[in-house]
Amino acid sequence: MRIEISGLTKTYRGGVAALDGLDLTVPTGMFGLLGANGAGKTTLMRILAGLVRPTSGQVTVGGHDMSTGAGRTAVQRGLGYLPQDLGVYPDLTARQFLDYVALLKGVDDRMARRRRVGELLEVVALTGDADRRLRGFSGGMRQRVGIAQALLADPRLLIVDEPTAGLDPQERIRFRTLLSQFAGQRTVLLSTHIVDDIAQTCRDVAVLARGRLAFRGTVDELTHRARGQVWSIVTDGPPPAEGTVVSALPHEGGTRYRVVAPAAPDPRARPVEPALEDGYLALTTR
Ligand SMILES: Nc1ncnc2c1ncn2[C@@H]1O[C@H](COP(=O)(O)OP(=O)(O)OP(=O)(O)O)[C@@H](O)[C@H]1O
Repeated sequence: MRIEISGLTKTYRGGVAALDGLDLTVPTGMFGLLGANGAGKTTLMRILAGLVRPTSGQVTVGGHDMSTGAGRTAVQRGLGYLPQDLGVYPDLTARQFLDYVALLKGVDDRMARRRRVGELLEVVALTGDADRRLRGFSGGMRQRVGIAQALLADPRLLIVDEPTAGLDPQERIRFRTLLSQFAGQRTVLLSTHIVDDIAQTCRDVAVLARGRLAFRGTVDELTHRARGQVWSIVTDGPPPAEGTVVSALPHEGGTRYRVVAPAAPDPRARPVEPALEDGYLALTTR
């Protein structure tokens, strides 16, 4: 399901321009969305989900025009959305919660609901915990319930907003693998601050900055933005004054700094191969 966005602007009451003339095309498959706090990612996702109306500009999702009621309804029928702050009912079990969401989504037939909920619990590996109350679930288990509710209607477009924040490494890997497996011929729009989640799952990525498109291309192309700009320096003195320090590891004789800077920040600096995070920093901290 292809998404076409042109000249998209959203100005909130009070004058904040969350999106400012955004042009972007999102193809089928996994697509990563990066950007600093306040860059406009959540606003974009809420517009695509039909929850927020733009101030101006055009959006079509799978050929449906989001400015019309009929278009929004058609998109919402094939949409799964996992927002940043999905509220769950702590006194319900996972199975009861999913059954309730399925009912809200119009799955009236009780047997059909039971079957679908059972399948989804299996997909997110929660069958063994299905009849426990959600209040006792870990953050990762809750996120898996969240993805299960987003997948209920077998969506052609899945929008997930910062899904892995607060998850332990194993849960994070399990979660992002689940998204990749699901993607196939569908579109999965993944917004996150965890650059590695995008490096591990997406071919295509966009970076938003102050409501505009700062980058659109492949993960490799964004990584290459930092080519010749990533340096390693071992020193027992302070970190280099120039550039952005990406990491500081204890090392024999001092600390090993990894720095993104347009030129060698120190005569002892050695160039190293960039990673996606370096490319993102090179792009956004110019
Ligand atoms: N309902 C609202 N009313 C007024 N301003 C808003 C509203 N929602 C968002 N904003 C503002 O719009 C801008 C973009 O916010 P948005 O939540 O879309 O960014 P984001 O990239 O998702 O940020 P984060 O990474 O922190 O979630 C911010 O300046 C934010 O304060």
